[in-house]
Amino acid sequence: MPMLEEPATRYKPFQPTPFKERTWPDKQSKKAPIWLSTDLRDGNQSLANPMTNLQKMRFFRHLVQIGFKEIEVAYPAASETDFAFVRELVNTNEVPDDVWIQVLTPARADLIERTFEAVAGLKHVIIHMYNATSCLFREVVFNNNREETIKLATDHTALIRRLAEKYSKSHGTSFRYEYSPETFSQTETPYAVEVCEAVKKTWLAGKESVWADGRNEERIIFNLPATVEVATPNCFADQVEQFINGLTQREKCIISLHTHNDRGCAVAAAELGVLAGADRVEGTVLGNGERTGNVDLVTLGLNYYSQGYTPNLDFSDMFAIIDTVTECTGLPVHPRHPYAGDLVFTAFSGSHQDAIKKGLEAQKKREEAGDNFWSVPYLPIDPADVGCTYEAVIRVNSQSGKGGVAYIVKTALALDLPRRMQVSFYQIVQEKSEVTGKEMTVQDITSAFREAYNFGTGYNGRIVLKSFSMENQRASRSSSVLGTPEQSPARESRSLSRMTQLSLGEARAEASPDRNGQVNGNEDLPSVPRKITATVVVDDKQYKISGEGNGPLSSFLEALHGDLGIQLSVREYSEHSVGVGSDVKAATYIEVIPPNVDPKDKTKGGFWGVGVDADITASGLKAVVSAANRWLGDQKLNLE
Ligand SMILES: CC(=O)SCCNC(=O)CCNC(=O)[C@H](O)C(C)(C)COP(=O)(O)OP(=O)(O)OC[C@H]1O[C@@H](n2cnc3c(N)ncnc32)[C@H](O)[C@@H]1OP(=O)(O)O
Ligand SMILES: CC(C)C(=O)C(=O)O
Ligand SMILES: [Mg+2]
Repeated sequence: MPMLEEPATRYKPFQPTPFKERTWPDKQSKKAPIWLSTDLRDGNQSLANPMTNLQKMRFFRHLVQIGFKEIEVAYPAASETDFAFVRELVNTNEVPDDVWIQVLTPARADLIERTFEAVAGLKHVIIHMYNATSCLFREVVFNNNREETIKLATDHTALIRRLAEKYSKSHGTSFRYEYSPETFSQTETPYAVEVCEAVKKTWLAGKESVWADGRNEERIIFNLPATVEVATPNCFADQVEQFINGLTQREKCIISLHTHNDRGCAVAAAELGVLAGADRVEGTVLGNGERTGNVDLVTLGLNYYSQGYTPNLDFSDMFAIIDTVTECTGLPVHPRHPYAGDLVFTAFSGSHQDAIKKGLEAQKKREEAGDNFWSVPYLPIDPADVGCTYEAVIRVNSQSGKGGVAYIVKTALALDLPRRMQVSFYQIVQEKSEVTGKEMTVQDITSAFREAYNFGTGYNGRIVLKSFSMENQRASRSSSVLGTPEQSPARESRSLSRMTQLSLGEARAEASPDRNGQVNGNEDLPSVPRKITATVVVDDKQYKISGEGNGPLSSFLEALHGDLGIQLSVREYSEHSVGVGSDVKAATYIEVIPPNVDPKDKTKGGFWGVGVDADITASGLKAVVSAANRWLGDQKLNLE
């Protein structure tokens, strides 16, 4: 059947009860509510294949590990399996002393009795009874009027009270009682109050303590379910506040919420319901449950966390939680699931990536200065807090930008590319990703980088630098940066396989800092005249070349020009250190231009290269070779 042109002929809008006294919109929730996990009951009853008791036990242990202190474990009267699971908890002593086991029963005497048999011997038990109270259920399901519905609830509450008194004496169990006016959000609120008042009166009229230690702890839990979510969350919050206002002896009641997600608003309804005065929330880990699910306690809990309030639940190992949930329920977790999905901390789009990259760098600096507050664009919490690495934060496809690509190069290769080189490499990545139309993995990007810049073992270009030696041309003179007297004529000979660390001053003699604190080339600075002699291989043939200049780079460029006819000059230079201590290396980035290119118009004609070496001179020369190879491409060289 197609969708109706006039849905009003089939569906009636929800009619909220007028409630002007509401105060919840002005409130803030600064403390997490009491949590109850109903994964093993409401979650389980909605599965095509309910969990085995082995799976239930695994899930139970994980719930305890996460920190739940109240866990609804079964509907014991439903089946032998459910009954046996509760008995297993008793017999194996699985339940920590501070955890309350909750079990659900309908308002039926035989099933209530069976429920008590199941929990006999546990230390702390919440008996949870429900009966639906809405007009639709009264008329269609139970054929009960209002009074009969109240009587159904109170008669069975009285039975539960009697059995609780009996079992607390005989088995040393402490009991609490939870009553759910099922379909609360579809029930006339004043009538829901009337039912609960009657239930409370019955429960509190009990003769003896239902606590094993004889304590007079009689707080009753009223659990208000949006059994089916039928209205906007503000309507639910109104109902909760109206219910609480109508209730007497508030101090003897715990108000609990149990929202379902039919309209996709279970989290919002629970949050607003807590603002409206509720103390407790029932739900499931990652939201499994009837139809569209119960409220997701991971989302709710981490919503508190992201505001700086402890959820009293530990979600730090989200991967383990996902494993338990998926393996026990057989249901997948959506990749966009808040806080838990595979993609929720991932940015593919360029502007998001750019902001995240800048944000993470700024965050690191703030943290180094002692400010730990998290403030990174697009990331509401630190992914590391829920056990995620930063690897998945930025992933690259055709929607991505230079910032994202540069982030991956930085995290995977420890290379912090200068801005204009980022733009240049981004074009290479963009072309590749448009050809495939698919995501570029970290491996794809690092391979593209290595190929483009002949970076790393096995990625040689047509020109390869084998070894070099430097010779100073003038008598003793101080290095302009370090101020160390140099011996003259000094000759250092280095093979590229094992180089000693040289002073930064050698390369910086040709360089000055740019606005990013990196060091840029400046051939005009006073420096020591140098002569370089280098062995290079070009197209598999070896050449010995030499040249003179103000420093190693200019000498080498001169040698390339004079001996090989490769005429290039440096337009931009920068460097940074990689690693720390004795493992520190220098990474050098150089942009070269051929003579026909305007050095001032930086939008055109440059070729970037990169070099990394423990020796800063060698890293600079490698960067020149890398850039020269990019310039060379597959042009023909006239060398005899
Ligand atoms: C919203 C919720 O999640 S409520 C919890 C729902 N969970 C479950 O139902 C899971 C476990 N349930 C079961 O295994 C079975 O339904 C049982 C064992 C409880 C009962 O099974 P059956 O006796 O075969 O009854 P059936 O499943 O058909 O239940 C419907 C009957 O229970 C009645 N009923 C429904 N809810 C309640 C209740 N809360 N209290 C008392 N009676 C109830 C219905 O009116 C109907 O009565 P009728 O047979 O006189 O018309
Ligand atoms: C038993 C009740 C609390 C329930 O699960 C619901 O109404 O959704
Ligand atoms: Mg439910």
